[in-house]
Amino acid sequence: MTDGLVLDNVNISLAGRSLVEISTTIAAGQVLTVMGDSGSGKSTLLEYVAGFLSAPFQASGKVILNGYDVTSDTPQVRQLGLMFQAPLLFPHMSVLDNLMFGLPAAGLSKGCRAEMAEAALRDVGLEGFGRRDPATLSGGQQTRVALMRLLLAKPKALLLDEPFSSLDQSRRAETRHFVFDMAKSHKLPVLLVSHDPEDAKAAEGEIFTL
Ligand SMILES: Nc1ncnc2c1ncn2[C@@H]1O[C@H](COP(=O)(O)OP(=O)(O)OP(=O)(O)O)[C@@H](O)[C@H]1O
Repeated sequence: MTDGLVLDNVNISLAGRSLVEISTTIAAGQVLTVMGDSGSGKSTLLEYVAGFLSAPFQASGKVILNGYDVTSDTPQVRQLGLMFQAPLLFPHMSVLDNLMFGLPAAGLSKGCRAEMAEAALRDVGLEGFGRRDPATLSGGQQTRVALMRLLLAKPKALLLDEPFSSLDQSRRAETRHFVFDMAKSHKLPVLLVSHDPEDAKAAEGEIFTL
């Protein structure tokens, strides 16, 4: 069984016109950066991989995750971690409650979930921020919490759609390294959509241009 995310002959079309054609393998801990003009189909590709692409798009090709063909599986079964542009966190919940939301409810007491969320906050360098309203965190801090919430849910791969676009240049560099390091240490394949060549460079992986 091969770890990683394989897109096997994925072909997505719109109104009879081919929009996306891709065959690739993203190994565990590696990042594939998908670039391309506005409207070229980057987000559409992520939706297909996540399992919720619907009409008017037509799609064929397989999505294989850690050796299993998940093409016919629902998004819930695929267990992928999705992160989109800001806002990333639920605004009506504290930072800690946002993190606890990522943890499975079954088999874990509330106290245990709170402890795990506190530990996760320490891991992202935000100890003591648990009671804060997410809006009081900087963009980079919000991204770190959002990533940690994804990781607590134990995803099998990460699908990131312009996750750094709301950050200024200095925060962006630091946050992208944080995200890529986390993906590596959790051995997760990452499909990253970005307009920024610096993101692709920092990802140190392959680039696919639509
Ligand atoms: N529900 C829909 N019905 C019809 N066309 C759609 C629909 N959603 C998206 N499209 C079209 O599909 C194409 C691909 O859109 P997509 O959002 O994947 O592009 P993108 O590369 O992510 O663009 P951007 O960089 O601007 O976010 C675009 O031409 C868009 O107008």
